[in-house]
Amino acid sequence: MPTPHIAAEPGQIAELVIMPGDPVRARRIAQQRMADAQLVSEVRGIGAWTGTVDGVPMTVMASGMGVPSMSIYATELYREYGVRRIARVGTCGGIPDHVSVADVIIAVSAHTDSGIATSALPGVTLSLAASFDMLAGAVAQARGAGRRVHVGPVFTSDQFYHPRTDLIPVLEGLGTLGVEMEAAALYFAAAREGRDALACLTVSDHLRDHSADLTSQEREQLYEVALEAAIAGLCA
Ligand SMILES: O=P(O)(O)O[C@H]1O[C@H](CO)[C@@H](O)[C@H]1O
Ligand SMILES: O=c1cc[nH]c(=O)[nH]1
Repeated sequence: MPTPHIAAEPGQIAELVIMPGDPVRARRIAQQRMADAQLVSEVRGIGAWTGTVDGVPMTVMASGMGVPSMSIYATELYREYGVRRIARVGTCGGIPDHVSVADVIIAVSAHTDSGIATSALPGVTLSLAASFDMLAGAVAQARGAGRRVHVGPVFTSDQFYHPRTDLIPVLEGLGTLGVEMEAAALYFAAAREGRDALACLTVSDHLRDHSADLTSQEREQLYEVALEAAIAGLCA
């Protein structure tokens, strides 16, 4: 049955979902990487297209920005549409020097300042982690194709313009590779619903040196390495 946020009928969403944050990126992926893509929902301007990728049925749909938006879409997809796996194809800010703009980070886990890590079980901070099979499939595809990918934790921030600039050096010291705004919400929804999730992120800017940051148009278009890793993770 359609939800408050997704108008697709039952059966119109595939079990495997590619999920960028940006609705423009979602449309481009549907147009360029899917065969027979059909628009199945457009509530709030969030298009969802279902078709096939290399013969495998998939849906591509944006999450919007931030934990609340990702939480709504991921929960409804897993719970109401029987989605089995969601792969986020996002962008992030790079943190350590060895991560460069246009590199890809495959997020093993997501630290977060969002309440989702602590509110489900008071007194316990949850580990929000990718699904192993998806992670292994994505990393194997990317490395097998000779792609430069980093594999490790990211920070899912509730704020793009974070006032706590002291957080980043501490997170870097803990091995955190990038900052973005949805992976932890996706990993939490997958854990709660007993399904699978992964985030593959293109580095769109570097927190220490903004001289090579991508433009907004480049952020819409530079996703091929992350997308192919995500597709391999969905199919693993
Ligand atoms: O490019 P997307 O996938 O939206 O990801 C990143 O970009 C947005 C902020 O500019 C946040 O959603 C952040 O997670
Ligand atoms: O959330 C994000 C996304 C890209 N770059 C950042 O610095 N933060």
